[in-house]
Amino acid sequence: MSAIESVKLTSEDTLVILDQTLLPGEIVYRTLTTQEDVWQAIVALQVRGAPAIGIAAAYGAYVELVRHPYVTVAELRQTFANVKAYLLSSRPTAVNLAWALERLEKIVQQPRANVEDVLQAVRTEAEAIRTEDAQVCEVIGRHALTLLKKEDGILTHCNAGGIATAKYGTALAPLFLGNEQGYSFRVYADETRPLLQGARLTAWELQQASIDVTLICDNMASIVMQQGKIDAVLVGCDRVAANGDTANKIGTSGLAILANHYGIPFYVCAPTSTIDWSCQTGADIEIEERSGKEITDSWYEQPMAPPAVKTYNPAFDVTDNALITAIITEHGIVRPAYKENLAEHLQLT
Ligand SMILES: CSC[C@@H](O)[C@@H](O)C(=O)COP(=O)(O)O
Repeated sequence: MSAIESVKLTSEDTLVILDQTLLPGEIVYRTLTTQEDVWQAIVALQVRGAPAIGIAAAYGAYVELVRHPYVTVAELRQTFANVKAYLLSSRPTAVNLAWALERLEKIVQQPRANVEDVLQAVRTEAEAIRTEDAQVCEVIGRHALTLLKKEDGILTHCNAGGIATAKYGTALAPLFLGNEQGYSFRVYADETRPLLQGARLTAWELQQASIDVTLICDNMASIVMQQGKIDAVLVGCDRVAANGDTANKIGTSGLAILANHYGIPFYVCAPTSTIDWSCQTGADIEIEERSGKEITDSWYEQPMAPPAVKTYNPAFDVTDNALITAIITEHGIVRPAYKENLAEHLQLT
């Protein structure tokens, strides 16, 4: 798989991100030094994918915290509260954002002798979030690989690859790991309108890893399934409710309905950091709505739609748990009934 890192913290306490909006044409890294820089990069999808957003937010909070002078730990805690609220407002659906900032908040609240000790502990925690994510993704990949056969045709949507995480990705992790073990998957990548994460990022990442990838438009998913080209659908997720309902990139629920129709297994790869126990069902998950310009103005020089046409641009949809064959976490493979089995899987009951 590509050795490219999507998010890293430098020794000068700045955040460096790979600008994913310029891929696959250009590999450009951007240095972010303030919370405003980080907020803007997340909103613009320069850094994207639920786990990578969480890592960027954790590093971003640290980068902002170290910029300020503090006399007391209480002052630092107040600054952290402001930074947390601000970064949380960048994107609403990926729960990893809140999850990462809440991990830092616990560290900030712990009793420590002085400001320097708190800052050092925050840095260590932010680094741990990134290191753990790489480990978690690799384990998800190993579990998911047990569900696949050597020459399977796989359909995937959006980008749940290495650059959407610290390393390996979630839905693409079994493909990278299988490839290293001599599997010869045939992967179909949905282009993923309107922002083309499938075409620009997934097709690129798989090509870099020499995995057989075929790019299709989103509306071609039915025909490739009907023609018997697909043995499994693998997707990532931005938030999983306690009952297994799953929010992922817009178009995912349609794929799940198609997969169900054609009797094809539909797998969700979900680090436990994307499970949100406070959402009982998918109806509790906030769905980000983005500018209609992404639909009307993104890709061609000439207008893609008539002027002032009304648009509706939800960035995610929720797949009903009844359509999900299994959810794969770093702890293993969970099958329905998700309400009971997810909690038991994570030993919460
Ligand atoms: C491992 S990434 C999982 C999800 O975050 C991914 O599938 C997805 O939908 C990303 O959406 P994006 O809007 O590009 O951040």
